[in-house]
Amino acid sequence: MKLLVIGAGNMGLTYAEAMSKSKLLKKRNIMILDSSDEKIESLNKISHFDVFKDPKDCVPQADLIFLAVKPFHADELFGKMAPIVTKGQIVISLMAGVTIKHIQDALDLAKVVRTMPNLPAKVGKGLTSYTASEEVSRIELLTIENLLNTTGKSIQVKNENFIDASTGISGSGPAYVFYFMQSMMEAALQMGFSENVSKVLVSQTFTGAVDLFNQDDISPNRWMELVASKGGTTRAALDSMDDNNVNELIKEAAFAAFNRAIELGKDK
Ligand SMILES: NC(=O)C1=CN([C@@H]2O[C@H](COP(=O)(O)OP(=O)(O)OC[C@H]3O[C@@H](n4cnc5c(N)ncnc54)[C@H](OP(=O)(O)O)[C@@H]3O)[C@@H](O)[C@H]2O)C=CC1
Ligand SMILES: O=C(O)[C@@H]1CCC=N1
Repeated sequence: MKLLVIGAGNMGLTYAEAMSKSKLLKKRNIMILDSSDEKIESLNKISHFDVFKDPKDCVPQADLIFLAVKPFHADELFGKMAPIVTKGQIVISLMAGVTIKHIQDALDLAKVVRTMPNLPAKVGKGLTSYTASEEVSRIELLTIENLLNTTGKSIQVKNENFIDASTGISGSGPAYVFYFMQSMMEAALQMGFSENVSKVLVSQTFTGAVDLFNQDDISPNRWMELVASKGGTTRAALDSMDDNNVNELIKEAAFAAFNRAIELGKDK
């Protein structure tokens, strides 16, 4: 099985690196295509992948084609791919918004898997949601799921609406967590801690809270109660968040990402 990743950016390289460790693939069976000379030059120096600039040199050889370019580059890319793809090839899109139907129409191909990955894939803790066109067989989907799992966990969702929804939760979600971390870092610095100590305070707090959340079947609300003593410090903080409607604002933000994913798909 030969695999091609198009777009050697954040996501493309992360997935290529992770999938290269899969038992399903032999060495040198991952090709990478990118349009930037700079990236190709540096990848040729440091990576063990076969790197290409011209789609004609790699697209026809691939069984699975991962699309990891930005959504606004999709149509330009499809224009180059359409004349050289063949019916049996499976396209796996990592792009936000771009719909299965749009990819099928643009490439005149039936087998398309649409995914929504997230950045923690870089450290093997990613979450990829995916759904596929009915032409992708169960066996093919199992192979793809195995490859996606090299970056962390994957979940199959019912339809593309849930891909857009998971974009609002897990796809964009790491940025919400970083937002929260940034605010806590700023507060720690204002309280007089050094940058290094602030980072340890914030990092260990997040790691510990996530580990607790994963350990037991206890809701975040219940965990909040376990931290907050009556009339104590945590209650003061949580009341301040409630007074400022932070809960609603976070949900609103998640829906903004969900809606933006739908919007991106409207012309795609
Ligand atoms: N970053 C994230 O956390 C997440 C990203 N995604 C999705 O992943 C996709 C990739 O995002 P990300 O990795 O951040 O983007 P990057 O910009 O880091 O990477 C995209 C790469 O594709 C290259 N490229 C552009 N056009 C072409 C082309 N026609 N042929 C070959 N290569 C091309 C770009 O080159 P150049 O720089 O020269 O344009 C760049 O190297 C997006 O569609 C995004 O929606 C999904 C979930 C999370
Ligand atoms: O911001 C974006 O559009 C992409 C999709 C999810 C995360 N990053």
